[in-house]
Amino acid sequence: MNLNISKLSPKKIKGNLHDLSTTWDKSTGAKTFSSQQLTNLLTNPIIQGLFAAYDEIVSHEFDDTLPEIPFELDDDDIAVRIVHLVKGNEPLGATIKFDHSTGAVVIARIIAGGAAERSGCIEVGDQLLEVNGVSLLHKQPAEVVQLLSAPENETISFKLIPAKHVVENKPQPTLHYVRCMLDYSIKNDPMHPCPEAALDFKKGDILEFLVCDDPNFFQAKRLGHGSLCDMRNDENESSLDKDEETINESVINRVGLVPCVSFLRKLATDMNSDINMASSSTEPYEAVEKLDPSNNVIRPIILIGPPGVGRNELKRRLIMYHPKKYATIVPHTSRTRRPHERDGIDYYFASRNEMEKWIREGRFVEFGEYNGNLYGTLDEAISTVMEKGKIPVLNAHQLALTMLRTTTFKPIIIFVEPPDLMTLKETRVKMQARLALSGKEFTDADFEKMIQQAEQLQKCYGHFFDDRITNGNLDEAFKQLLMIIKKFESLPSWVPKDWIEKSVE
Ligand SMILES: Nc1ncnc2c1ncn2[C@@H]1O[C@H](COP(=O)(O)OP(=O)(O)OP(=O)(O)O)[C@@H](O)[C@H]1O
Repeated sequence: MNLNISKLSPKKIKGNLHDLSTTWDKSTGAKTFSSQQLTNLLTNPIIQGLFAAYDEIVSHEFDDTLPEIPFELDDDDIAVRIVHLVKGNEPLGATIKFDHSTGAVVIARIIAGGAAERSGCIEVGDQLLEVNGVSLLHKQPAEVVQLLSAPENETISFKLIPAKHVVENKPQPTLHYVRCMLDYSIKNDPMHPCPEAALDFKKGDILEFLVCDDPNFFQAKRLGHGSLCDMRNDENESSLDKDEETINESVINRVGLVPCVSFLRKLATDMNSDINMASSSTEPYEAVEKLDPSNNVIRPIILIGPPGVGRNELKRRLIMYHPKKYATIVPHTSRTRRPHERDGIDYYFASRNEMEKWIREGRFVEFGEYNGNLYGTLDEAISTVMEKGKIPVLNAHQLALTMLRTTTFKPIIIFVEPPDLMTLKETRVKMQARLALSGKEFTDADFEKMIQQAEQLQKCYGHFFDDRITNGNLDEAFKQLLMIIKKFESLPSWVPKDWIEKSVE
């Protein structure tokens, strides 16, 4: 029975409640109110007001009111479907293509999670005949796009011929999550079929591939930037994302179309420098998975940066901060041992012949010659530290990254970059007396070169950087380093997929 109780007199309510109260099962021990208490409660002006509001609201119809179907259906229009879509302010979430031989406008793609997909009424291959009562016959592509994207189109009506062949068993993406190894912007891509639906990305971004049933363009969602993205709460926000001003946060989690591998390669070749492949051997997408820190994998920390930026200083501080946890790598040298030097502590001393053989065997992650003597870091020297349960800290040359970024080492690569020129000068000038003593006094030209080299490193190796530190104030930079390491120790991080597979075997 529905009663409009706001219109009942207290006496009538009491009468109704009295009937109700007699049906209550008092044997359950449930707390009951007396009729008098309930009457007092329900005749309270505030409760009365609430009931009045409720009665007012339920007396209205709030269903979406879509416009009447404006089309006259012909008898032979049996296969035609009329679709009304309430899309609000969001885009339609579908792309169209033109069949130039027939002039047909066909739904080319449905964007995952968009208004069109959620409606369940539009499918890939549907042929559009009319939009909002306007026939698409002889319409130019630009005119159709305008009709579809008109801002006032909060609801949109289609007359369409449904696709005859619904594609079954769509191929699943072989790469589910990827790290982007290059920068991609729709501005530099003249071949994109639907620029409005394109998704720009930067090297180091993590994408989730959602739909890969098109040979040339995948639907992808951008999860964020850097190896810790999508894993953190606000407190744990990565320094990489904070500093990445060029990234528009609004595109995070937006689904868009990105070129497939072969298309990107072609684009890189055609456009030469605009779409910059890091090197011809680099794949544009690297398959990644989450590495759980609870696996307690020892991951060497590699500091990359332009010479003089402060990698040695940060490494020294880190090892001093926790010498039982972190260790440097003892290098090999062919020079003769000096009296105070201890083999295996200051250097591993080896003959030139031996070292040349190891170089040929590719066992050095980096090596060089100075004053006629060979110096180098043997991969085994890193493994030796890891076997002792310590975390190796290296300030390696960027060229060593290909040898180091392997499933054997699973390193955390941190880019140490200089601050802006003014801060760089200010911070180093304060230390100039000490720098003069160590023979590392900087000139203005050195500062400018350091910034240029950092930009170059970012351009060529940015896709390998898991996180970054700006070394302006040294104490602050060291705090950043500790914070980054803590995050990698406590949160899952994106690593190349084969690192996970091999570690499970
Ligand atoms: N933030 C800083 N403020 C002031 N001085 C700094 C800062 N960071 C490093 N330095 C000083 O700059 C000098 C060069 O630093 P460091 O040797 O660590 O650089 P590097 O990146 O290891 O380069 P290289 O490989 O050429 O030695 C050192 O004397 C160091 O103490």
